[in-house]
Amino acid sequence: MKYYSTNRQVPEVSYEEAIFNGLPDDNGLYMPETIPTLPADFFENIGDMKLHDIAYEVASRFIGEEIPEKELRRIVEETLSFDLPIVEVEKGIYSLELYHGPTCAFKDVGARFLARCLSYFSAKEGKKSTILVATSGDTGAAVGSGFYGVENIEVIILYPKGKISKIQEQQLTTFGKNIQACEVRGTFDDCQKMVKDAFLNKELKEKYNLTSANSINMARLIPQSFYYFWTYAMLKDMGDLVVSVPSGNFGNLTAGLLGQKMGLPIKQFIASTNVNDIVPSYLTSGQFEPRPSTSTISNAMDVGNPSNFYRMKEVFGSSWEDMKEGVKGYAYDDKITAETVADIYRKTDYLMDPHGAVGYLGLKEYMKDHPNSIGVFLETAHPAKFGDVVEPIIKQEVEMPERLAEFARRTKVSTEIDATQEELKKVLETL
Ligand SMILES: N[C@@H](CCOP(=O)(O)O)C(=O)O
Repeated sequence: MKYYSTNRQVPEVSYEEAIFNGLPDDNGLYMPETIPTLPADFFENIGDMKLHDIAYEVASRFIGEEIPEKELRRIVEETLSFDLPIVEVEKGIYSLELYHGPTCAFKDVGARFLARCLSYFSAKEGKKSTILVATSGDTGAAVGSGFYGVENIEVIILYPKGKISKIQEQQLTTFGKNIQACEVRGTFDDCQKMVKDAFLNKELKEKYNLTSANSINMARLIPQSFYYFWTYAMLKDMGDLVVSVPSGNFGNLTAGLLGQKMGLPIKQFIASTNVNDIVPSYLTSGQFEPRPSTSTISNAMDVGNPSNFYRMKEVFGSSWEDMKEGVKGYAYDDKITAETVADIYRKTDYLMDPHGAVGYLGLKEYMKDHPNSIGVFLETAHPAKFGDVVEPIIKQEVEMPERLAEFARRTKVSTEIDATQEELKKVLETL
């Protein structure tokens, strides 16, 4: 499989090159030259398959011979070393809980897969790399955890000062060893721009062998499609599936769309956002208008310039009409999000985090006109990651899993910097 840049100004590359480059030199995003399809009998038998076998079949279509079968099976098994439960919240409405990994967010799946693919190639070639990653809350911890102690790899996490939850900050600032955190005076979009600008600076990129662990990296994106196949395997006999994806940088939704292009029978995708509604607005108006992000209680989705929009465009052949058919978009403010967390908890005893609640709202809105569908929303993070927001809403303490509580007991270490390349260079010089 070769990967091309969405800006089409640079040659196609292999999977290995795509994941080490992170971002193509023409500032596009890598996409597979063709989206592979899976045979009909795969979907007929999927209900009897194990999660690891489903994931291997999907991954191998994107990676081909570059990672031998035995190694790729190991990578998939180590990546998915936790459950992905699907819980019925109300009749016909399911929560796909993606927070049972080490850092309690869906990002664990992508970050663990990426870390293992990079280590596989690094070990083979003795390559040293520096990962730059921007986070609005969840990616940072997952990447820190995925790469902690990995030989030949240094990680620098950039996060917006004062704009992530207390426990998220504890997670990503307390790893130590090869993981460094920088608290940026700015927004997530500033952090993301700093990372992208560093990749486009040839001198810096070569000096430090920079790569990315955000969903701009194909190896973050591919594994995020595994759980859509898993959902279909679990619910395929129930009816037409519609899936609502709480969205910020749109990597998760793009991974679902790739799965659908591979043949996965998901009837409808829904992009649910908070007030940072750049993509839902595009779906209504046809105008893509990034703008500075606004802080919300679903902070991991506080993204004003969603990276994966250009991949979504590729999936739909740049047709706005096709994208607005293929993706329905809805946006919600904090008030309705908080009310929904409280309401659903009261009625069903099911506690959603604010991101899951945004996904639930989008799903319910779509299902008003499609009542016979089977609805799934992604629960992207454990509610305890947002205890400071959720506890006042439900007027109750949220039980914290021990793996989160452990982070809370550690001492924060971070370097505060301005949102400039100069400041980032100074941090790189300390490596
Ligand atoms: N929501 C993210 C923002 C970065 O998104 P990514 O999927 O591109 O890594 C976060 O929690 O950091």
